Amino acid sequence: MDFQTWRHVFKLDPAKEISDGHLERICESGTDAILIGGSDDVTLDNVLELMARVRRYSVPVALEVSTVESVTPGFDYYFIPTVLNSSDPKWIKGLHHEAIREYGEIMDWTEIVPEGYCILNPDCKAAQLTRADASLTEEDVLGYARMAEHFFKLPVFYLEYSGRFGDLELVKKTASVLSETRLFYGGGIDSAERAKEMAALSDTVVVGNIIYEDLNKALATVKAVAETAGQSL
Ligand SMILES: CC(C)=CCC/C(C)=C/CC/C(C)=C/CC/C(C)=C/CC/C(C)=C/CC/C(C)=C/CC/C(C)=C/COP(=O)(O)OP(=O)(O)O
Ligand SMILES: O=P(O)(O)OC[C@@H](O)CO
Ligand SMILES: [Mg+2]
Repeated sequence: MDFQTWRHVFKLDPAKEISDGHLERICESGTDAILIGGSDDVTLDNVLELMARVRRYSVPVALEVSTVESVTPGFDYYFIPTVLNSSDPKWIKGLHHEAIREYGEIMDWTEIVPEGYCILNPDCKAAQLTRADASLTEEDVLGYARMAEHFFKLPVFYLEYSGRFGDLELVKKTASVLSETRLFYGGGIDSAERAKEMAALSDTVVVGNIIYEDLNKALATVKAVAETAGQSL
């Protein structure tokens, strides 16, 4: 159940419809975990509804928090993004401070997984929402990765290309500067082949949008990742 062993994760968006049949196939696919999260229209109601539906299965389920209002008990983990390349401190530590002021006393810190996001697709919703500076050089990205591991001691560094397939060479170089911090890769994985390519370079691959576009292609990524050795395993 430990998130440090996860190699493949499906990200389900609470703002999107998914049938019971499709959800069953996703949850029973052999993926290591379900991450519930999205960048807009995430509400307490749609998070609760999706969590209850996913809880019918034994797969671990985590909430990736994007609004304080949608935080609810019942998840195995709470993944908390901090967008390292945001130009607005609200998305780096502002909302986090507000939430911890409010919930700090009752929080079970063993369930909290801070994620250092580096958003590299300037057109994705998360980049626009957080005013991320996505025009980064390789040195910039490696600097954020090292900062995540050695300065902030974050357990996860997340290279986020949401909606677009990323730069393999950059992912490889990023992996090479991380040892304790896990490298999550997400964005544009829409085939077994792409899943294999990124799984070979990162610790954990996150598959999102293709679930809603072509379920069979999404499911094929699970086996592809299971067959691929990771960079640090
Ligand atoms: C009561 C109880 C159970 C308490 C538990 C304690 C707890 C967990 C408290 C919360 C503590 C805390 C520190 C909360 C943080 C609050 C917060 C709102 C932080 C900001 C997070 C953030 C930076 C959000 C920005 C958006 C973002 C990066 C989202 C990540 C997910 C993502 C990129 C999804 C992709 O979105 P999608 O909609 O799919 O986009 P596409 O259209 O591109 O596909
Ligand atoms: O939706 P896709 O492009 O698969 O990206 C997955 C995830 O990184 C989104 O936060
Ligand atoms: Mg999405």
